[in-house]
Amino acid sequence: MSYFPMFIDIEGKHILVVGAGKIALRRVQTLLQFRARIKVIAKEIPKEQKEAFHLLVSEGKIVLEEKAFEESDLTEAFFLVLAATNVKKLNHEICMLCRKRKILANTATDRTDCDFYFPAVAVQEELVVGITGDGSDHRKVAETAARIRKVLEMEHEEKNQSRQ
Ligand SMILES: C[C@@]1(CC(=O)O)C2=NC(=C\c3[nH]c(c(CCC(=O)O)c3CC(=O)O)Cc3[nH]c(c(CC(=O)O)c3CCC(=O)O)/C=C3\N/C(=C\2)[C@@H](CCC(=O)O)[C@]3(C)CC(=O)O)/[C@H]1CCC(=O)O
Ligand SMILES: NC(=O)c1ccc[n+]([C@@H]2O[C@H](COP(=O)([O-])OP(=O)(O)OC[C@H]3O[C@@H](n4cnc5c(N)ncnc54)[C@H](O)[C@@H]3O)[C@@H](O)[C@H]2O)c1
Repeated sequence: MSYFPMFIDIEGKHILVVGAGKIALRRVQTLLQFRARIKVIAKEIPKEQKEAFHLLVSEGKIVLEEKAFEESDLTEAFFLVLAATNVKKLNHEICMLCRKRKILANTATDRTDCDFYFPAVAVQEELVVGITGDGSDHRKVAETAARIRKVLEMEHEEKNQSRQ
């Protein structure tokens, strides 16, 4: 079943991301383009993502707490929560806790637990494209997004060249 694509204002809104691996980093980088206020809580930062996360902290773009997630981390302040740990059961529990608090939640490990899907995003000037499928073929979504980014990039370059 496909979900309705809702384009929503997250500027200045507090978003919690639990986990600091490859998936969390990809999502933080996407969300920052839309000026959200992001807190990341992770037991540890995998070495591949350390430099990128530390740079975001030093630039003041995110707040990072290196610790295991606890229920008390979920305050009313959060508009959205993304559970992106590699522990499916924990991600599920986070989604359940959010539901009790009426906070919209997403998990990277079980589509049936998500209140919303995280889309593949392409941004070019005033255009924003968000893509999801029905959850059954993530690779197809990633490949389609890559093609759309190429088209937008080509059109952007053509426009720049015709101006010169
Ligand atoms: C669009 C994108 C956004 C992003 O992540 O930024 C995204 N997945 C992407 C890629 C991708 N995901 C996976 C692979 C590995 C190959 C494969 O398994 O096929 C690849 C390929 C890759 O990484 O190239 C594995 C995977 N994904 C989910 C599960 C759990 C499950 O299905 O239950 C598992 C199994 C995990 C496991 O095995 O443990 C679940 C979800 N992934 C979603 C989004 C949501 C709706 C997706 C839809 O509409 O289909 C949804 C439902 C929930 C959510 O996470 O929001 C991003 C492309 C970004 C881009 O290219 O810009
Ligand atoms: N939805 C998607 O697009 C997609 C794509 C590929 C994989 N996945 C799934 O997403 C999961 C995460 O992938 P990854 O590559 O980012 O994983 P990863 O192993 O690189 O990172 C996992 C992170 O979770 C943190 N974590 C673990 N337990 C924690 C706890 N108790 N409290 C706080 N943080 C905790 C770890 O410290 C680490 O920072 C994978 O298990 C995989 O199944 C999803």
